[in-house]
Amino acid sequence: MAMSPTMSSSLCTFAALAGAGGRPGRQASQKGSKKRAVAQPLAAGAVTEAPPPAVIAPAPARPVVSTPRRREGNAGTDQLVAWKSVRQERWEGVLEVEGELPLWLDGTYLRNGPGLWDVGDYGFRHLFDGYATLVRVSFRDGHAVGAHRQIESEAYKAAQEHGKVCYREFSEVPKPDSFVSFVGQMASLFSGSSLTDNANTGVVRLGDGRVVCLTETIKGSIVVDPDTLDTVSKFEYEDKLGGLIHSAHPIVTDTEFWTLIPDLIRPGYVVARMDAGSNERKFVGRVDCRGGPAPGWVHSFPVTDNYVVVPEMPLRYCAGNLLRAEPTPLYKFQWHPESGSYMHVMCKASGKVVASVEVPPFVTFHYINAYEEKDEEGRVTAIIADCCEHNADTSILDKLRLNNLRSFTGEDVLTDARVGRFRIPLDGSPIGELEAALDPEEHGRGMDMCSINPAHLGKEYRYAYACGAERPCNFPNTLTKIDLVEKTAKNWYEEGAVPSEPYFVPRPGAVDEDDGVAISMVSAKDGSGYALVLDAKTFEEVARAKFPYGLPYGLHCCWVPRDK
Ligand SMILES: CC(=O)/C=C/C=C(C)/C=C/C1=C(C)CCCC1(C)C
Ligand SMILES: CC(/C=C/C=O)=C\C=C\C=O
Ligand SMILES: [Fe+2]
Repeated sequence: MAMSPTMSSSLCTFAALAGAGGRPGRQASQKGSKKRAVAQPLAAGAVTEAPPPAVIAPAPARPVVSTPRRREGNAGTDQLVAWKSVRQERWEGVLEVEGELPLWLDGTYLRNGPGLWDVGDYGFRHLFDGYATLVRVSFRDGHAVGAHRQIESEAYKAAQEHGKVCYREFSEVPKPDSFVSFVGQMASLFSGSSLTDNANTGVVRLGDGRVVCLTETIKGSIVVDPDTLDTVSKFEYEDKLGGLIHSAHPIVTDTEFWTLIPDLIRPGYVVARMDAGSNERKFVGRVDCRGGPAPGWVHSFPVTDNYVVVPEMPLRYCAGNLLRAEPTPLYKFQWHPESGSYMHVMCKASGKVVASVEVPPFVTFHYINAYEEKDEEGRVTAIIADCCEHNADTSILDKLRLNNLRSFTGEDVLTDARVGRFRIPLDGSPIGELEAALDPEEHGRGMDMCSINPAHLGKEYRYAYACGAERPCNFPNTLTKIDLVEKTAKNWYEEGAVPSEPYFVPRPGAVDEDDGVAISMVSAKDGSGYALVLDAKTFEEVARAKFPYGLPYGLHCCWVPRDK
């Protein structure tokens, strides 16, 4: 049978996106893009030393966020600052503090996220498309210094230089200006060189102190300086594992880094581990998919002390959709409820799959935590894995289109979500359970962007911090502290505000699981922005550190303690 262009290019894409587990990686970097002049770096460390520094960059006279010009729908000036692009490439200065910052809070809170959704006159469609904006708040002696800066990925620099999208983003693809460039693009898709390195999703502090920004493309792993927010270098994985995409959320501790690399040719996942201080991922084991034409999307995954949980969600990668110029309703993915939903458990030490169970259909971006359930003799009977679960409804992806986020009419359009708790038996039973861990009404049926006390990673835990909902709303608009033992939630809400992931920072020497603070960056209704510090025990506000301008929404965070 003659192969149609679509078929052959689909196969190419499969080939390019697979390669996990053997072949050397092909992480070609874009050649030939002229370097754009960017602002000079600020003095390293200057803003984090005591006494609190003077303002290094004056607060801009005009707002540093701006309303996009050409947009679908009603993107008017009344739209929330959360969904407006940050226009000034960088800013840094002392923040006005309202309330009392704890004196023990000594270090830097860093948040990453897609803060720039415009290139020239063109406005992006989806929240996940935006170019990465880092926000920093450094705390010391009750004072706070803030800063933001664009990450200088190849994708960002090329867009600035050429005034157009030059790499394949979450939903945007470069528009070919001729048939020849179309053919060239197909070839670059094969090599992976056209995929974005726009590291706009997470930021992690590795055990050796390096700070790395991440997205779902492997080449989009970028080392940054947490003081200056300088883009330092690409994080190059020096191994032969290959693959072009990975989970955006590795599990990172002081000693190691765990990641999942989906394999689209032979549907499955490679589990890999990297020691702190190393750039070499080591193959631990492989999980073969049980259903569907391709692996399920793995934005994140959980671990316990001894096991890695590999989820196989029916929202699966789709090679055909990867090739399309225009986004499909589910972007690069496809919903395959008929393929089944599975949870696999791999032993960290042996790489062996010790359980593989079918579970009810689910949709999740973020796992919260997992732990081992034990019987009276201390034998592990099951794995409990919690996630922010969107009631198996894929329409959450569409809700995150900028046009939807910018056009809140007062109608309650945010789809319901819950803390989904999986129970994965280890006794060979073929079926696992999935239930809500608490009544979703406790957190307004909104649930995403979670953190926990890192001392409880992979262990039994009681508290999770997340974004919930005060309805009506079109996006999670509260901060919520979930008590998984009492099955209750405490909520923080300010009318019209869009808070981002509440990041838990433990108090040094703390014993109680919730002894610390939860820090969130809030884009407020009046167009301002501030870092909100909540006492994690009471979930009451202790202080806010105000930026002199509004901040766009952001995704994930990390904490860099001063003495490390
Ligand atoms: C911000 C966020 O949560 C997710 C971002 C996801 C991205 C940027 C995904 C990008 C991808 C490509 C550019 C091509 C390959 C598929 C996929 C991983 C979806
Ligand atoms: C912001 C978000 C979901 C909100 C819905 O309730 C998901 C972000 C995913 C990427 O990190
Ligand atoms: Fe995420």
